[in-house]
Amino acid sequence: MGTGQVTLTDIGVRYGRRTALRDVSLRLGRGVTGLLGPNGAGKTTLLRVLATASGPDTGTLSVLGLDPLTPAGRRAVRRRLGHLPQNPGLPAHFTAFEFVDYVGILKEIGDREIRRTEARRVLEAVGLTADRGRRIRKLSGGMRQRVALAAALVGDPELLVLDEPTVGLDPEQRLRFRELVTGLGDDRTVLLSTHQTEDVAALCQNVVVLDHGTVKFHGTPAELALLARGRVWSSGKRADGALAAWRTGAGAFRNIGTPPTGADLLEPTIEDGYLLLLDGDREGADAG
Ligand SMILES: Nc1ncnc2c1ncn2[C@@H]1O[C@H](COP(=O)(O)OP(=O)(O)OP(=O)(O)O)[C@@H](O)[C@H]1O
Repeated sequence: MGTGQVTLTDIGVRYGRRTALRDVSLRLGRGVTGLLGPNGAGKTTLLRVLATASGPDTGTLSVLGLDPLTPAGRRAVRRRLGHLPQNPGLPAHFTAFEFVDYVGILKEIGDREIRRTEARRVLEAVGLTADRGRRIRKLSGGMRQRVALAAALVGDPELLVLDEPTVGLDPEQRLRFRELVTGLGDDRTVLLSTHQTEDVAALCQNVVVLDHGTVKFHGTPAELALLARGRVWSSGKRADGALAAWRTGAGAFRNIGTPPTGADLLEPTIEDGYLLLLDGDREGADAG
């Protein structure tokens, strides 16, 4: 098994009678993988299982060659893992620096100077050097998100599990985040969930689409876009029968679905492939 590898086999998670994940099997290696899916698809649940924040009801997993379902394996995974949860719940009265330094203590960086140097490094990486002495309660939502991201980076973990890391970031910070993650992905395993297909196009070598707790797609972003080849076209007005259509800035309509003969076909994007993947399923479900 290659380093940085994460393998999930037939993972199932239920909340009472609700099934959040059903027989999810995935194998991830080094690099950046994007996790897409509609609200309620199971993305956070999957990330929490990988980050050892909750255990699955069924199935097995191997994270960096360890079994997080055993207490010893779980502890070992946590030493090598960075997790940005969906709602980090940061302590409002800490400064950004104090909080990240505290995370260093939790990550067992015993030497005070090494820990402080690490805190400065991760705060610099997320562009918070100038604000490191401000209390978290006085920071903007995007800045708090960056504090939580800095906390996930403490100790330079081999595996990063990031739940919607770009939520609340302004355009400049989103670009900075892409630079940061691009550098990380070279020799680490990064799994990030997002609703932004542009982030996947810009950052990810692989993409997984979850829907209703199951894996609908696992491949490269280019392969996801190719699912919509021949099914995206331009027209002067909204095409009858298009699954989705919108007027672009240039004034023409971009239609997705089954094009009429002789349609002016457009190059598909990841978003087109994603929409067709999920809409195709719903059409099938409606028919069935
Ligand atoms: N603590 C919980 N108790 C009961 N049901 C839950 C709980 N957490 C999640 N669920 C349900 O499990 C399913 C998957 O939720 P999850 O949060 O993993 O989805 P998600 O893909 O991350 O959604 P979003 O994009 O909205 O963040 C949903 O149907 C949700 O309602």
